[in-house]
Parts: sequence; C-alpha cells; structure tokens
Amino acid sequence: MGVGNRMKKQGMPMSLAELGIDRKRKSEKPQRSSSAKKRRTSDEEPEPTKLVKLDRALRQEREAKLATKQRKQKQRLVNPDAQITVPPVFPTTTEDDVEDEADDIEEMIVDEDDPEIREASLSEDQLEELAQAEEAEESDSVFNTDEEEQQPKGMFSEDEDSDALETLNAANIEGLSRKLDQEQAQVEAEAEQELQDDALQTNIAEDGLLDDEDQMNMLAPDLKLIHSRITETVRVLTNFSKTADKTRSRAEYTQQLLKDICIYYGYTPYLAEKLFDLFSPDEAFAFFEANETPRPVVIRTNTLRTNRRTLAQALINRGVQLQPVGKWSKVGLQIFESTVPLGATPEYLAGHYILQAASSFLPVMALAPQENERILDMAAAPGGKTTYISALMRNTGSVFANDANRARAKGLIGNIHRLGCKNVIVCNYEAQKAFPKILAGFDRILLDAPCSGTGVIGKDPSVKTSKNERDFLALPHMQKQLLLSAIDSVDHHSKTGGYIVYSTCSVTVEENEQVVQYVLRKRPNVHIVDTGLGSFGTPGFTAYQGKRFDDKMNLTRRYFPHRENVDGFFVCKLKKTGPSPTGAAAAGQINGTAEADSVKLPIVNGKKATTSTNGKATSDEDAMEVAPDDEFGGFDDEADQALIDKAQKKWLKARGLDPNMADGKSKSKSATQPEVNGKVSEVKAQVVSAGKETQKLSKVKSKQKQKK
Ligand SMILES: C[S@@+](CC[C@H](N)C(=O)[O-])C[C@H]1O[C@@H](n2cnc3c(N)ncnc32)[C@H](O)[C@@H]1O
Repeated sequence: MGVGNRMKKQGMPMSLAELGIDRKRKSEKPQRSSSAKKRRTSDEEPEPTKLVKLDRALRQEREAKLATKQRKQKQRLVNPDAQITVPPVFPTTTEDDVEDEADDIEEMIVDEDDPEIREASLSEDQLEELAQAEEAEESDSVFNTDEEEQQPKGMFSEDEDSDALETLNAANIEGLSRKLDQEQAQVEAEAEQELQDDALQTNIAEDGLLDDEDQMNMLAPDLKLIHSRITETVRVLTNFSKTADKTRSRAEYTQQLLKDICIYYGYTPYLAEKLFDLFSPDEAFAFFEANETPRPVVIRTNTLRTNRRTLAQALINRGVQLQPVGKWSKVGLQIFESTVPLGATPEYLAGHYILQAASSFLPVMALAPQENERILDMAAAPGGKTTYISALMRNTGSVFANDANRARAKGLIGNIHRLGCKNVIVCNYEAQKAFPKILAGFDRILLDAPCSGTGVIGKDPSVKTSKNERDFLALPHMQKQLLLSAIDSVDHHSKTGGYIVYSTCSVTVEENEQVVQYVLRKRPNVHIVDTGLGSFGTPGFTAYQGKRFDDKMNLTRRYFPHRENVDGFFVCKLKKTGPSPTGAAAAGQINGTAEADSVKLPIVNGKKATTSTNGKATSDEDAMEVAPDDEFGGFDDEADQALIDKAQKKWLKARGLDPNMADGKSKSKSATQPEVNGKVSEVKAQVVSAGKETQKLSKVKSKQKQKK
C-alpha cells in the first residue's frame, strides 16, 4: 500500500467520541460486554498471570495470523521450493498467447459489475495506448533476435525507453494494487474481528472485577480500544491547545501514547520512545503503522546479464505482475503478484536479477562507481550492493568485497558467481582492524554498516524487543571505528573518486548523523557532499534534541517506510580532500590499544595521537591536528566503554541477574578472543555470556512452572 493510500485509509485520527467509544478512565468502572457477562456465569476466574500470558498470546496470535498470510503471499513470490510448474526457459510467444494475456489483463481491470474495480478501468484512449505499448514491447522483446541485435549497447540505454514498459504496467497496476489492498484489508479485518472476539472473551477488566491500575495492566488488553485511544491521543497532541483536556499536560498525553504504542505494537518502552522522538506524534503513528507490514518485493535487474525491459517481458510471460520501482531507479522492478516463485525462475537461476530491497539500491547509486576504479565494499555479505557495484562498473576495475562473518562471506561468493561478477575479490576481515593496514588506496568505499535494523522492523519484528540501550552504545561505537577506517583507506589523490558512502538500515540518530558528526570531528580531511539521489528521501537532521550537527548534514538522505514506502535507510556521502591525520591507521582501535608499528606522537589538543609507520594512510604527507571531541558527536573511548558497561549491568540487573557477573565472564571470554574488535568484542562476549545466563534462568523458571 502506498503512503497515499495508507494515509487515505487511515485519514485523520478520529476522536473516541466520534468513534462511539468513550475513553477509559482509571476511576471509571468499565461496562460489561454481553460476552463478558456470559463468561461471568462460569465459576472460573482466570489468574492474573494467565491473563498476562493471554495478552501476549493474543498479540502473538494476531501477529502470527497476519504474518502467515503475508508470508504465504510473499512465499508465492519468492519461495524457490514451492511446488509449481515452471514453464520452459524461453517459451515461444504466439499471437494467441499475446491475445490471451491481453484478455487476462482486461479481465482484471475491467469488471463492470465491481464499482471499485470500475474506477480503475481504462478510458478508450488509455486502452489504445496500452495496445500500442504492447505492440511496441512485443516487437522489441527478447524473443525477437533481430531486434535484440539492434538493442542499444549502453548499460542503461534500455531504460531510456522505459516509457513503454511503464505504460504496459501502469495499465494493469492500478486495478491490481486495488485488488491487493482489498485482500490486505480483508485479512486485517478478519484478524481484527477474531481479535475482538477473543478480547471480549478474555478481557475481564470489562467485568469490573479488577479496577486497580496494576491489575488492569496485567489483563489482556482490548487492542481495538487501545488503537482507538492511540488515534485519539495523536489527534489531541497534533492540535493540543484546542483539543486537549485542560486538566492533563502534554507530557501525560505523551506518556499514555507511548504506553499504548508498546502494548499495541509490541515495542519495548526504550525503543518505542527512541523512535517516537524522531517524529511529530502523527508521523510517529504513521511510522509505527507502516512497520506492521513488510515493504513491497523488489528485484534488481542484473545489467551484466540482461536489461530491465527484457527481464520484465520474460517475467510477465511467466505470470508475474510488475512495474518499474519508480523513476529514481533504472534497474528495479516492483513485484505485485506472481504465479511462480521468484527465487526459482530460470531467469533468477541464470542471474538475470537479484531480490533486493529498493532502499538497498540507494547507497550504491550514491557511491556512483566508475569503470576501472578500485573499490572496497567494507561489509558486503550477502552481496546485494557488491554485485550492483560490479554491474555499474561493467565488470572492469576491481571490487574488494569484505565481510567479517565467514559464513555470510560464503553466501556472498554464491551471489557473485550467479550474477556473473568477474571483477570481485572476496575477503574476510574485521574491517576496522584490516583497513587501511593491509589494503588501502581505494577510489571509493562503501560502508553499509552493521546496525540495529530499526529501518527494517516490517521485515524483522524481533527488533522491537531485541534492541536495548547497550546496543545503541555498542553499535555506534563500532560504526565510528569502521567509518574512520573507511576514510583512512580512501586515496584522496584519486583522479576519479576519493569518496566514501556510509549507510545503515537504521533510522536512529545515534547510528547515523551522530556517527557522521563524530568522524567529521576526527577527520577534518573529509566533508559531506550531495548523495546525487535527487529529491527522493528526506534530508538528514541538522539539529536534534537541542544539539546541532554540521550544516551539511542536510545533504545526507533519510528514507522511511511510511514516507517513501521503502525500508528505513540512511545514506551519507563523504569526499576526502586531504591526508588523514596522524594516528589514522589506529582508527580501528580508537582507544589506541597498541599497534606494533605505531609510534607515539606528542599530545595534540589535549589528546594523545599515534601514527602508523606502514600502510597507505601513513604515506600522507602532512600531519593534521586531530580535532578535539565535542560533547556531542565525539566520544572518549574509555568513557564510551564505561557507558556500555553500565548499560550492560543495567540490562543484567533488569533480568534479575548479578550485574557483576558480566565483568568476570567477559574477562575470561575476551582473553580467548583475538583482539580484533577491541572493546567491542569484549562487549559481544558479555552479551553472549549474559544471553546464556538468561536462557538458563528462563529454563529453570519454565521447569519450576511445569512442576507447579
Ligand atoms: C548490513 S549488512 C551488509 C549488507 C550488504 N552490504 C548487502 O548489501 O548485501 C552488515 C554486514 O556487516 C558485517 N560485519 C559486521 N561487523 C563487521 C566488521 N567488523 N567488519 C566487516 N564486516 C562486518 C556483517 O557480517 C554483515 O554481513
């Protein structure tokens, strides 16, 4: 569902009174529903603990139902193992086939009996245009070898004429998307109805038996009521002076809203607040809503093997409903419906495309790799971006695709082979340790950094509960290390490049603007430049929560599920204009943990600096002063570590574990680990040990429960 549709559907949040639902007040005794009354005739009164479980079970069940239906829909699109009959590799298209297909399309879009669909039907002019477009496409299709020879040779030249393809798809897409919207609405309505029925049966708060707030919190909540209260609170917060109850403050409304968001959508309070703070209340609501569904399935044409029009035609012939992903991309195709699994078509196996989220194209487009360059993809697995880089370079020059995770690096190799990338060298290093020490002098570097994934919650809802305070300290710490290494590994003398692109699939400021701000302080030899992504997306924050960032931060781009209908993403492009400061090679070890080949330098601006005697970075002529850390973007590594430790202890304590346990465990663990990641590996070890302890604890608890 597009943003427009979503917003149209939701409209302005209505008041509870308008909805016919009165807001529940603590003091008010809730009315009993008829089904609740029925339930009261039973002697059994569920225990609160059971109710809490029911609450979770309800939400899980609801999520599972929705997820299963969505998964099924998606599996139909992507599952390679689905039992389907795959048509021959290159079916011969006859005139009858073309006619049949035209009939099918017409059947889908022109259903005179259906007023909804009728709206989407085409005028005679449009139909004529469609017929012409089809004719044009047909005469220009892959099956016509003569025409194939005449195809222009430029990498994107096939897309210069993408109008025909767009017309072809635009013709049926409105009807299709309407159909999908209807299906989706029906699924949601069914789930909501079931949920409502369940809630009526289980929500004994309605009985008025438990009116104490604590007890209320333990009950299975009426999610519909909570959703209504969310819309009501958002409405009030959006126009506070006119609509608020004068006895309640803005903070009270906000707290209520956050509580409801946690209950309704299933976020931890910590993450809900962090994400809520990024937006105005009504936009935050749209963001949380958008996170409830995955983004559309998108494939990227591999221009090393084919072109978009040919691929689109081949897939349409197989029953795939698609259209170009948008004017901003020349290689993306959005998939609406498919009778074949997209991960198993002959075209897929032949490497004509890769399943790739639309927002994943953006960092590579910003990198704008040129032919014959030397490029590093610092965190590359499973290779969606590496293979795109390789294609843009038309298999010339060299792409070093690195990933610290060996298993993931193997998957990366698979994709590189399938897509026919011949200019890629795969390596397996902890990037902040390896670069620029062992390899440097790159024309461009992409750092698609490991992150919290707050931009892809629609795809991975586990992020809602798995990320905590510690993650938002440890991850930025690592991201800063990686970005410094990237900067130090680029050749600022490069004739064609000298660029670094930093991206994450997270929307938090800590992992994005704050990381960039930090490196700008540490490396005055880089500055932010335009991503070249045009007006698509939103400028990054130049100020946040009373603090200011570099003025050029507005050149970075942010993408959001509720705005652009793509996964949440951040893209920043940096240009290196001079040599890195002294001590640059120690980037991966911010706290200066020994590098055998580094020598101590005098104290600069109150900071200790070191420099490496090998590697590209040290060939830089002039030593520049290291900019002092400011209280915002910068961090002192020890202070950072102390914060991470503190968060770790808090986390353990909250789980009823000994907070000091982490120290002991981590020491023994980290002693056996290679010191590649510096403090971060220690934190990882702590997480692992703490995680194991939590698992043990929950096992013991569940055994105790079973015994009872
Ligand atoms: C966001 S994913 C990269 C996705 C990839 N760019 C793509 O488009 O397919 C982040 C990757 O960073 C890798 N990684 C994590 N820590 C790393 C490190 N210290 N050095 C290099 N890679 C690392 C992870 O294994 C993961 O594959």
